[in-house]
Amino acid sequence: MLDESKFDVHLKLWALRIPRELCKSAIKILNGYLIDRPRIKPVTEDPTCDKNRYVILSEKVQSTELSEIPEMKLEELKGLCEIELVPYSLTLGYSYWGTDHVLKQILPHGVEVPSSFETIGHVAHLNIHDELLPYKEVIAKVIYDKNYPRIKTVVNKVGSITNEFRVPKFEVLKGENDMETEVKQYGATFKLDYSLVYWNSRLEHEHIRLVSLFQPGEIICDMFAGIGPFAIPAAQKGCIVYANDLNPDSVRYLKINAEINKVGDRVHVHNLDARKFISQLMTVPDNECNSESVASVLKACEKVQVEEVQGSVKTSDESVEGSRSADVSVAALKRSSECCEKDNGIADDASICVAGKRKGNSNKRLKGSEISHAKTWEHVDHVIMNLPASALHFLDAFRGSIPRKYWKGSLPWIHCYCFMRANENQEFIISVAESALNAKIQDPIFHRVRDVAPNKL
Ligand SMILES: C[S@@+](CC[C@H](N)C(=O)[O-])C[C@H]1O[C@@H](n2cnc3c(N)ncnc32)[C@H](O)[C@@H]1O
Repeated sequence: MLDESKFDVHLKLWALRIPRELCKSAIKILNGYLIDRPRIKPVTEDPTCDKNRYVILSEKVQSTELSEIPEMKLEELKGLCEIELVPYSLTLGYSYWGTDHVLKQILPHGVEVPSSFETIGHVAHLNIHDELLPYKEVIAKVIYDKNYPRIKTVVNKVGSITNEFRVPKFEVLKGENDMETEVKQYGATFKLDYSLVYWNSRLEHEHIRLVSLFQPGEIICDMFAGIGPFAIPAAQKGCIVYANDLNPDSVRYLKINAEINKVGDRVHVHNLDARKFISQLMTVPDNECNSESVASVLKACEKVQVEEVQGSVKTSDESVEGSRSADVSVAALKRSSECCEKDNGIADDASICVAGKRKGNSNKRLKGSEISHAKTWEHVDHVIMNLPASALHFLDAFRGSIPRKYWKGSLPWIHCYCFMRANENQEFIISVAESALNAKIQDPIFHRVRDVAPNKL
């Protein structure tokens, strides 16, 4: 239990009783000698008469002669009205003090006060260090009291993240046991249940940065989309987005968020393992294959299905929506591609390449508002892979996946997030990526996102 009265500080002050209409002038004269505390106004009601106000003097004014105030100011004040001094007591209680002040008094001397926290809608997320765990309830109460109603739930992360959905375990320390909330980022609204899905508010800048590289009408493929912080703004920009996540709860919120943000027609949601997702998007649908009479094309399709998909193409679920439907309406216009133009078949492992610096992109794309589906086996502009712990290894999803016979334009940019430890360098990262791809990466570009730990980027 927190004894709130322990934080009371009683101040014995002096105030001047001043006619209401003269208060402004009096304050000007007494500038520098008035109470100066955050959130405390120097003018207050006179409890005995509503024609007057109390002008509260600073704590440094202690004598009844007001000798701390320069003579000149007192003379000026006397010219304004009669000086009438009254004792004034002020109690600064628990509700007055800020989180830092209160916690410093409760916690052992010298420990770092956990007064800052991550905010996810109405949820405050704390990471309380081991030595402060005995104080976790009282810390949560203070944070709750000081931030209510903006904060309605205070949670602490328990243990480290081990599950593949990257969702931490939380204990609710104070407030409602309800972690479904709403977050706004760059004009988009995201609904999510913080206990069920991945969310990191600190990635906002990176989400904006990446989406700023996309052009309206481009085809974006988000392999680890979460609840849509890349997918939704990309669609808002006019891109056609294929967004996938393995976590069914993320997918549920992704769909809700696409609707809330009015881009439901441009975000095609999938709930698959990321490798299957890529293989589905790259698989040429039967009706496309049949329209070609050349036997080699049929052979090529078979090869994709057998070698790359290993049965997943036949899985019928929501994920096929759009990407392989018969009414696909728009194909990307043909662009030059060093890798694809040489060969008419399916890219093999050794010859696949990842787009590095894009060399000219002069093709005109249709505006996003005009289209909502794309033939992803013919063209994708950008792939996003934000699963830093293992995205590099997931690059093997691209081995031999591009159907060269059908592909139009340059290969996709793959934006692959990863961690880099102090003993690693960019060459090492590239070597891991290249061995997953079994291919050379041309002109890779590195972008540093943030430090996640002292020795880890
Ligand atoms: C680090 S989060 C990124 C989410 C989102 N892109 C963002 O920036 O907030 C990684 C996401 O990958 C999903 N995930 C993990 N393994 C996966 C897999 N094998 N296939 C597809 N999604 C996976 C998780 O459920 C999680 O939502």
